[in-house]
Amino acid sequence: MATLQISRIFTSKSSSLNLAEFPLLHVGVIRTSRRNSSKDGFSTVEDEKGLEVGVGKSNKEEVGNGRVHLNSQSVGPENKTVVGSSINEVNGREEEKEDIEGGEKSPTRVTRSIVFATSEAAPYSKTGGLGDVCGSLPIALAARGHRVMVVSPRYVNGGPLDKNCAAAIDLNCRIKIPCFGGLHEVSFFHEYRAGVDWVFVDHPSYHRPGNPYGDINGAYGDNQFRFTLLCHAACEAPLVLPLGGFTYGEKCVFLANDWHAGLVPVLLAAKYRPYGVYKDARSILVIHNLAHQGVEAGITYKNLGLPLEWYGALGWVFPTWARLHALDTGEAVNILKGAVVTADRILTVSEGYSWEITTPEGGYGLNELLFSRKSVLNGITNGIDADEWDPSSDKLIDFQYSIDDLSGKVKCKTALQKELGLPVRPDCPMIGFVGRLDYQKGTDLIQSAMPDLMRDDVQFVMLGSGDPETEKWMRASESAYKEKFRGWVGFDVPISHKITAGCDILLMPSRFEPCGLNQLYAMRYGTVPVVHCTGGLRDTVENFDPFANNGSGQGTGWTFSPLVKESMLGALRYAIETYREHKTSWEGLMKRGMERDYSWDKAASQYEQVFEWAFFDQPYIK
Ligand SMILES: Nc1ncnc2c1ncn2[C@@H]1O[C@H](COP(=O)(O)OP(=O)(O)O[C@H]2O[C@H](CO)[C@@H](O)[C@H](O)[C@H]2O)[C@@H](O)[C@H]1O
Repeated sequence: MATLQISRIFTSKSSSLNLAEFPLLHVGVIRTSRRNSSKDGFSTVEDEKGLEVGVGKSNKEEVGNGRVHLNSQSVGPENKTVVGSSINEVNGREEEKEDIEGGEKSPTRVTRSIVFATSEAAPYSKTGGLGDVCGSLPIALAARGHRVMVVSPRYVNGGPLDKNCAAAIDLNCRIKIPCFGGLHEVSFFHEYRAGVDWVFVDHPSYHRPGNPYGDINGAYGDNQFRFTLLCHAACEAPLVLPLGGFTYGEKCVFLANDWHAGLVPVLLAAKYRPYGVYKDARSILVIHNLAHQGVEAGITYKNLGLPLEWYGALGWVFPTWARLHALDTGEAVNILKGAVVTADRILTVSEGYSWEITTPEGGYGLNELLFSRKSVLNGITNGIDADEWDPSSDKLIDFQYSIDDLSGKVKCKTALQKELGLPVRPDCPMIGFVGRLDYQKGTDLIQSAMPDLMRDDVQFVMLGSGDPETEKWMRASESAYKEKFRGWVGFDVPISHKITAGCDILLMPSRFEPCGLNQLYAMRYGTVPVVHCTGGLRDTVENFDPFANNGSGQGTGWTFSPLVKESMLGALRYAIETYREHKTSWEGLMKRGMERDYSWDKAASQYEQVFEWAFFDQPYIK
């Protein structure tokens, strides 16, 4: 029954939706104001009794006379048809039309409606790289002319990030989501910033102390519920939210990030397209980390708000050795698997990782399925927020510096030594680590190598939180190596900037690394990375060769393999010796790293190519 309630809305897609027809879905409704009545370019909520939400028949691609451009024909709130107002106009930008006729062939750019579904987006929420990516890539895509919405939960946890969400306004649009044996009401908050519609799904289950996924007692037991709500809400948002006076409409491309958003492609395939909705949409699964797949007991399938006959898409049977007891049938639902088998395309955050996940070593059980979808699987290396991470303007570090004047870097180092209570020694090689204390990040290798490393004349600073045993070890190591080691337990962005700027070497012995951002930040700050040769680390760190280029050197750091203590220590020793004995080579390493292009714009243009391929093909599941 619950399924039917949503399906009613899908069948009436031809004109404006009268929300009064769907009382169970929409408790509060919005009366939208037309764009020219809204200063900011987004809707203002006038009361709770207005009845209609304009449904933009937007983003029709018109191809004729060699011109490709977008037109939006929208039915406004007063049922007046607004013709010729392009989506870009809605966002307050000029529509881009590029002539591909005759003469020199100029690139044709098609602007799209893009919907990110994600469990975190900086600066509103961040526990790691996913937050960084979903906070920056949308802005880069919007800057290239696309209409971009990011849908993430509205976390309220009493932490410092809460204030970042304060500017978001309640759209007074409530929908009821049929899942987990009932109808669960969520509402939407919205902020228009940096050209992007930041949409926050509000529900009491997002309001609790801790981070987005858990607290000191571990992961929340209701994460499947919390992220099921997110996915349903993300699918509804383009249909029901008249942002800037116009909904995004059905012709959009969904970027479902990691398992938390993995139900989005499944819902499009199983719940919307059978009713004729989202036939023109495309879904792209973006894998930031395959190790987390959203696996729960098979019996929970019925909670997800999906038709029963779609069980097979998510169904997952653990091998016998992985079962807990003799009666355990190993039956589970795996949300990421569901996304892999229903998404129109799949992306990973580096090219190397897109290959690794098709191998038994890197595939976490999904390698064969991923291999079977190889023709639509690509990797695009992440960019970085070049404004936030710029040593020449970074306010979080004590001294600014640039490739032309590196003098501030050593000052950052001494300031960091002072702050950490380490001996202030500008010429002592300082090694840093920043990251989640997790098996993925290879912190066990750091632990096992520390006694050897501490015999050398170096300093080591480690920032991270996560595994309690590693946190304990960091505290103990501080006492054991008072003059050389500091462990900063916690999640602290200003300190991460100070470490990135102040250290000479950044160590990343990750077991696997889909992309990795810290090595990119490090290189931009002239801090030389020493990394395990895997995934995105292999793609982004070029091994140092002192003899290349007629002896002037080549490369930006050291990559080591295999992942054992000895090879890590070997690479570190090369780095330390180069720092001490070969100052010119070291400066070359720093500068080559600093001058690389890490901008999101490059990655954004590659995303555009993937969108083009996605729309070129028919939907994978019609
Ligand atoms: N204690 C702490 N204090 C302050 N800041 C901290 C911190 N611990 C981590 N961070 C920050 O969190 C981010 C971590 O990014 P990563 O890409 O290294 O890892 P993560 O594994 O979370 O992301 C996953 O997704 C990203 C994005 O796609 C991939 O790059 C990556 O390989 C994949 O594992 C960085 O901005 C880092 O500075």
